[in-house]
Amino acid sequence: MKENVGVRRYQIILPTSKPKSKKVSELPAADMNLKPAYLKTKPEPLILPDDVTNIFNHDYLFMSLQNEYKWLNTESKHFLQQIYNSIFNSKMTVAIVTGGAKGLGKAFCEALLKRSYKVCFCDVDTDEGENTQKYFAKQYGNGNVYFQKCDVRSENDFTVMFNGVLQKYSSIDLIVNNAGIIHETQWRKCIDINLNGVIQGSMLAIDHMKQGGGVIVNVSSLSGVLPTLYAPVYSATKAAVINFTRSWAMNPAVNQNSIRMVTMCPAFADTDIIKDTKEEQFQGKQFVDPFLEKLGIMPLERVTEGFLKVLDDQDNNGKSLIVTANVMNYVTFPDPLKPENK
Ligand SMILES: NC(=O)c1ccc[n+]([C@@H]2O[C@H](COP(=O)([O-])OP(=O)(O)OC[C@H]3O[C@@H](n4cnc5c(N)ncnc54)[C@H](O)[C@@H]3O)[C@@H](O)[C@H]2O)c1
Ligand SMILES: CCCCC/C=C\C=C\[C@H](O)C/C=C\C/C=C\CCCC(=O)O
Repeated sequence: MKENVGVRRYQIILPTSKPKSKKVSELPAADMNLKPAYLKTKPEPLILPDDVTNIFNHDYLFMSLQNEYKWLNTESKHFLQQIYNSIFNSKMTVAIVTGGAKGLGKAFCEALLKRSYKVCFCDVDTDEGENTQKYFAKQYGNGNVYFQKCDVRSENDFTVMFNGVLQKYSSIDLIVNNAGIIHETQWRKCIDINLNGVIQGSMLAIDHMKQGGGVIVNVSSLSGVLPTLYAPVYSATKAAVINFTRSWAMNPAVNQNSIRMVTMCPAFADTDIIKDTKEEQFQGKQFVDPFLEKLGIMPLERVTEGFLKVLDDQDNNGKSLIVTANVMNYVTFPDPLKPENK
């Protein structure tokens, strides 16, 4: 999004006192339930930043707006948000995506850039990272995105990256812990990247977000929910990511500080992990094929759809979103200690 050249936002004068209002109770009751026929989505609560709410701090106007807003579809809400951002240029939204040079990470970066986020993406693969940076810079502007070499196994790399982002963009509002591999023979490496990398990224993010909130998206897999006979270690790392996320989500450091932590659990998606994974990296090709056949291979757009859902749903702290070609739902885990589950 273009800078508001010539507009000095601190000069915008907002109303300080509430205008004389018409009482809401004077509205005809039927008006309050009007549903414009052209809008089809389910109502969602109106969540606008405080300063927007203050601008519309006139009962009648606010209630009418609220009534209309809840029927807007997601894209219209984003559009409204973008208009708001461009007028008030209030605060840039800053994201880190790990393993963003290609595959799902790259698709997530692109979705964020389309929503005017500032994005830092990291990877161990510098060639791929630099190529992707060139593409992003051309499409979305050099100042809006940069590549940082970072191996998610390295605490030092991670810290350097966080400090760099804070120096450049002043905040971190979202981290997508996406980097991952499948490797059943080099299984320590698999655990180190898929689990320790997610833990490292999440904990640095929580520490930073405690001051102002934020969102942490941890990329697990359907393999984290279902046993996966051809990849027990991979499956274990992905299951661990789910419970790591669920556990932190219950902690007041997260849920009382406006932080949301969510896991994504996609089935097979069309990336190099499917194309390049060699047979020695998993336990038996004959076991993979039936699952590939059963689930198919999703286009990246389907997983991006899930990613945007995770960002937009406000009440998903601790939840895990399953994404397959046919299913896009949060999974619920039964509590075995509840009498009805015994
Ligand atoms: N594609 C699928 O079928 C699928 C399904 C479910 C979950 N996932 C998960 O999605 C995530 C992304 O996978 P993908 O399919 O895009 O794979 P991919 O191989 O296309 O991309 C993974 C990226 O992570 C980077 N990476 C690997 N090790 C790293 C490290 N130590 N530090 C930083 N970056 C590193 C790679 O260089 C690569 O750019 C993974 O966590 C994967 O387990 C993938
Ligand atoms: C051709 C080789 C591919 C090897 C697989 C590589 C990576 C896959 C990563 C995904 O995270 C796996 C995603 C989904 C599979 C999940 C569960 C399988 C069990 C499904 C079932 O029981 O129905």
